[in-house]
Amino acid sequence: MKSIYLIGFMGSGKTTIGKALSLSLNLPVMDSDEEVSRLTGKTIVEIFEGEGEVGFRTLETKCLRNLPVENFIITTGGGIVLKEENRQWMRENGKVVLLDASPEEILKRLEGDKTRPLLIGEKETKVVKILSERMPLYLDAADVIIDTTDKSVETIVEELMNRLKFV
Ligand SMILES: Nc1ncnc2c1ncn2[C@@H]1O[C@H](COP(=O)(O)OP(=O)(O)OP(=O)(O)O)[C@@H](O)[C@H]1O
Ligand SMILES: O=C(O)C1=C[C@@H](O)[C@@H](O)[C@H](O)C1
Ligand SMILES: [Mg+2]
Repeated sequence: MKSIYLIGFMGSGKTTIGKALSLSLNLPVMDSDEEVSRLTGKTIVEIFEGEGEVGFRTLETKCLRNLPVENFIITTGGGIVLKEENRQWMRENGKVVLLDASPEEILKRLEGDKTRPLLIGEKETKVVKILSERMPLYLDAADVIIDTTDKSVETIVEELMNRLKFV
């Protein structure tokens, strides 16, 4: 079976849903952000501080290409879709699931979070702006779209498993 790639904005629940889906489908899960950290021995924040977003994106693409394309759940960083080559890689090698959420829900979920460098400062404005800029890219990559707003992890996983039968 082709790997399942979970994509979506920061806080859309990729890591959370990936872990739950992994238990339900009995498939292992790997996370592109964790792979970048493992490869470099640095946190995402440290990489952004040291090498900037450009440096991080180069590492992210390298890691994506090294993640298994079969029988895995791959959870991705929120900006993985920024590069056309990443979107193409996921479309060609797997089933791509977009976890969608309203800006209000994302802000609620990321309240107090300091681990997402792109959201430091005017969080509210940034979420709305970056989300609207990225939406066409998320849609371009996705085979399945799940709205996660006001839904429990269990409900999302159930919906996801049903929808995956048809792609
Ligand atoms: N369906 C949900 N309902 C309520 N809270 C949720 C839901 N899904 C995730 N969360 C919470 O939202 C926060 C962000 O979730 P998570 O880390 O899974 O997002 P992510 O998409 O992996 O973000 P990133 O792109 O930054 O890695 C966590 O605190 C998580 O517990
Ligand atoms: O949306 C983004 O651009 C990011 C999301 C996170 O998962 C990390 O990959 C990093 O903080 C950048
Ligand atoms: Mg994550």
